[in-house]
Amino acid sequence: KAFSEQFEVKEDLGKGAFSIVRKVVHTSSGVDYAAKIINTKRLSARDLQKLEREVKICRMLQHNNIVRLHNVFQEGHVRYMIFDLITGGELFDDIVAREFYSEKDASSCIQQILDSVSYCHKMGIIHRDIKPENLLLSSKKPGASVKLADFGLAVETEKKKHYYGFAGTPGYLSPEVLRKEPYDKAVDLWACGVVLYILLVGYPPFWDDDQSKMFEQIKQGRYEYLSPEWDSVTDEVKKLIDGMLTMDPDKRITAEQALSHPWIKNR
Ligand SMILES: CCCCCCCNC(=O)OC[C@@H]1O[C@H](OC)[C@H](O)[C@@H](O)[C@H]1O
Repeated sequence: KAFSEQFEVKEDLGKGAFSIVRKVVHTSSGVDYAAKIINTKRLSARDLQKLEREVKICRMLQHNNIVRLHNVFQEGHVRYMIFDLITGGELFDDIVAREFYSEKDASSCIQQILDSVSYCHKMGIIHRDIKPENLLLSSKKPGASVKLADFGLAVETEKKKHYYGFAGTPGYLSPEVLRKEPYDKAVDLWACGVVLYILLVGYPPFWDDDQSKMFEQIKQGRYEYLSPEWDSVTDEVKKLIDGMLTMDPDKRITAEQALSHPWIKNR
């Protein structure tokens, strides 16, 4: 049966570049979902290819900390991707609301993110856009489960390192991507390092109003633990962040290694 025969479209949840995310209800079961709705009429052949890639990758991934794709419908030029409905909003807004997380809550949060990243990497998928805006919370309670969303920039890894293009979000880009070198799944661990830093103090490790200056900071791996806010943060988590914000991708900590780090394991 077609989408319109099975679902009712409700309010907007969020807007993407070429898409809108709206709440939909499955009429017969009464279950709510989030539908990513795209009008494919105006998409270029390249963007259509990217959309097929996103659907293919989402279909490969079944994990508690990854937003689940349940179904895809096409009606004329309109494509409906039916995902889990996640009602806790974005991690980004929760950090703003709380200013920053305790080490206990930050550890639980980053552990779930690393679980999802480790699973993606085992499945041969690089997310390429890990950031608080793409991490959704199952509820508003501290310790709510975190779900990685939006695989619109995700790619399947090749056997060897490859330059998949300049993609991601400026403040989360790794040095190797900025240098336009071949890269691999380690770019996701760099982004996790940026996220962990933000969780602990509420501001990013690399920032400048002038984007090219910010890119310079990233390429030099120049960040610091400023006083007084970082004085009360344990050396243990600073070592974990340093492992993630390691310039050389071959020396950078992997998701598996990070999950065994004492600051994560002994929480
Ligand atoms: C955007 C591609 C994946 C869509 C996943 C839908 C997940 N379920 C889902 O319920 O997404 C909710 C909204 O969806 C957007 O984030 C993806 C809003 O920005 C967020 O504020 C969020 O409220």
